Amino acid sequence: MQRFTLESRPIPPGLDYQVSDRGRNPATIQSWCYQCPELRKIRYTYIDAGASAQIMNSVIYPSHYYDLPLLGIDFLSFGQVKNLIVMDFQPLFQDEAYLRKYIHPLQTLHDKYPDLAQGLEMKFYDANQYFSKYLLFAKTDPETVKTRVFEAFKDYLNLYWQMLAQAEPLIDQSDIQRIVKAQKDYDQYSADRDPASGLFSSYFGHQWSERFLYEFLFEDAVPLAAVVAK
Ligand SMILES: C=CC1=C(C)/C(=C/c2[nH]c(/C=C3N=C(/C=C4\NC(=O)C(C)=C4C=C)C(C)=C\3CCC(=O)O)c(CCC(=O)O)c2C)NC1=O
Repeated sequence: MQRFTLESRPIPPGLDYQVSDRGRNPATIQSWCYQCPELRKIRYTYIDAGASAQIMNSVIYPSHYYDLPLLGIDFLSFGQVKNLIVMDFQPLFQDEAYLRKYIHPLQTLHDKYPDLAQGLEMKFYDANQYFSKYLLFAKTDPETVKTRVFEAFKDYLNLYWQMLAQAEPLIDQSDIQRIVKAQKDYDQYSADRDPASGLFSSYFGHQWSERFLYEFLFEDAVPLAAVVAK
């Protein structure tokens, strides 16, 4: 808010806040969404299921006239014992020139946090698509979250702001359309594979979960059922 002129970006009715009493602990899910000229969608979601789950998930989508990676954050804590942290500059493309420009600068930060770059295997996603080789991906403990993860979070965020400040806006319509498509493909890929879909369903029901995924989190994706119907 200090850095950008943020405007609220509407969240569809009923998706900004929901309460569940299905689980062991009552759970709430709350989301916030903003936009500004440089960043077309800044969303974050907090799931508070008391001692059973504490989750913070966020994606920043730059405007379509920047080819910058998306900033992706997923911090999950289940009953204090399972703490999973993921943070990355999520590349829209995987060609050499793109990686050199937008991913290579992450290396120094990645190397600063070897304890958070554990090279864990991905089960839901393909590590070579929309992830960089300098992502932070770790299973850790609450103390490390308060100290190292918080430091790393600030470092990654600052580098992202620097990159954005240096970015040159695209001018050609065809270049811009390529970014529109790449961000849309990211939404489709992510919505189809999101490992949280089961968790949302179990707390808030299948119908709400589908709406949350396809109308808010990844709103440029089309539900599989709709694709099949076409
Ligand atoms: C509110 C939305 C939302 C939530 C709550 C969410 C949760 C979520 N993310 C997960 C894993 C994960 N999450 C990510 C990464 C990301 N995930 C992201 O949404 C983003 C932006 C990144 C990018 C940094 C990765 C890499 C894993 C491990 C998945 C795997 O093993 O393939 C898991 C599985 C945890 C487990 O192993 O038990 C859940 C439940 N995902 C969501 O989209």
